[in-house]
Amino acid sequence: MTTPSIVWFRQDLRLADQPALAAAAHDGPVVGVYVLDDDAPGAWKIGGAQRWWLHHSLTALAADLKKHGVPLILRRGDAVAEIGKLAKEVGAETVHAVHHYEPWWKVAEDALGKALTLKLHGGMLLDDPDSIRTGSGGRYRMFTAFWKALRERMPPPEPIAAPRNLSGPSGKIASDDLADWKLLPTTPDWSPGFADWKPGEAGAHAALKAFVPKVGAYDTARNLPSEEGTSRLSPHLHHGEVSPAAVWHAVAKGKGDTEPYLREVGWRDFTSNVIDILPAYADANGRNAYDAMPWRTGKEADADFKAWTEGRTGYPLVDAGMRQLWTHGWMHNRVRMVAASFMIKHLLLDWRRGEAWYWDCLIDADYGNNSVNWQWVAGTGIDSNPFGRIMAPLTQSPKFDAADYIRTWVPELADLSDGAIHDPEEAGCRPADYPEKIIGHREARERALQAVKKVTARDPGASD
Ligand SMILES: Cc1cc2nc3c(=O)[nH]c(=O)nc-3n(C[C@H](O)[C@H](O)[C@H](O)COP(=O)(O)OP(=O)(O)OC[C@H]3O[C@@H](n4cnc5c(N)ncnc54)[C@H](O)[C@@H]3O)c2cc1C
Repeated sequence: MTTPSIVWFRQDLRLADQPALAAAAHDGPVVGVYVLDDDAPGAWKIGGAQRWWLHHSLTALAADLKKHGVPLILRRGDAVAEIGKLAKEVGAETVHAVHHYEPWWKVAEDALGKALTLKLHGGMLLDDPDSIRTGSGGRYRMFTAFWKALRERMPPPEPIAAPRNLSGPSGKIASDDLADWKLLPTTPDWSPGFADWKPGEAGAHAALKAFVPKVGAYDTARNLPSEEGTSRLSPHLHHGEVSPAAVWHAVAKGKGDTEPYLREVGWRDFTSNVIDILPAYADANGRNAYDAMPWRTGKEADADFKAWTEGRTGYPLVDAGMRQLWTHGWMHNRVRMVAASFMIKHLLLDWRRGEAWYWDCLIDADYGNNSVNWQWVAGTGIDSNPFGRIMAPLTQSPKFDAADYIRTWVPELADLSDGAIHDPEEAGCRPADYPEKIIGHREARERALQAVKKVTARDPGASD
């Protein structure tokens, strides 16, 4: 009898265009495994909102695999040790997995490859970033040049359908019960606002299908938080419920200019490229000079941070974003930038504090995407927006027509006119239950520009 091979699922929770599953199915019977490893990632273990998503996504994947007689075995602990044990139990010698770029996964892949035959496959990105090289053979550090090189290698291969020849081994294999992992919040249950999301492969394809007719309008609509102009595919892409190649090919068939959207999907590849060359990017400034930045600390700073997390800064667009994040597990990209910039530059708080908060609250929290974008906004990154360019939330709000967005997420302001809602304090109609501005814009801007002088004293170009 053919021995089974193991498919190690991580952020690739799908059947279609899943090269590891396809290769294993070709070899014979398949055992799927997901290991919840909360130690290896250290501070970057899966956050609260994402645990909710993971519960539902694993439920969907297990049901889909079961239709083909393939079990999804759940284990908790050190991934390498658990997969080693499972291989012994089922007599498997080969493990198939999609290659991932998070530093803890690269360590685990190396260790597993020494213990068993580990066959790594692509499928998480459009292309392997290690193969995208500059003329002199180095790795790209700037998005624009990286994208140009990646774009020339596109389109990616056509996505492959779910394998038809899937089968599982006979006999029962021990597995944890998903409910015992307690991934869903109970006391309190803060997830009712997540009800619109449909985790799982079917949900991912439904979201993709709904977005394709809108892709031609994406370039303008993506900046308007009051509209549903973006694809909302980020949690599906992060969990690998749809492959980026499948997204590419579906979207490329849309009407109008599809390029701005494809370019955004290319950002995922770039952020994996960055964490591949700088694995500590979520914790360490991309520009060392920022180690000298005098971020605020202490009681007042902590109180300001808390007000920011709760959406009580007195800046309506920032508050709307932070409340959307808490309630819905997701925030519009334009508002993610404004809210992050506000925390870093207006409140002068270390970008890593905000990064950790987003990590816990986002259903799409992603090591590469989160760290690269936080460092981009902070100006501390290898490719980033200069620190001195300070976003003005009170200007961004009317510019991107955010009135209805604010009405949705900050009900205290729902009755204000379009003219007043972006800055009720200035318009003289701030409701009593809505906070005063935590700091004035000019004062905050001055403070931030003074603070960065400590950095530019060390490295004059650090804020350019
Ligand atoms: C401070 C900050 C933190 C962020 N943290 C995350 C995160 O943890 N996880 C995450 O997936 N995205 C993150 N983003 C990027 C971006 O905000 C989201 O990917 C996007 O809002 C998701 O919505 P969407 O699927 O509708 O995007 P769309 O506009 O429809 O874009 C399509 C896809 O392209 C990718 N993408 C788009 N913009 C970016 C970008 N700037 N960087 C990387 N990939 C991008 C995403 O996979 C997205 O699903 C962050 C942005 C900022 C400014």
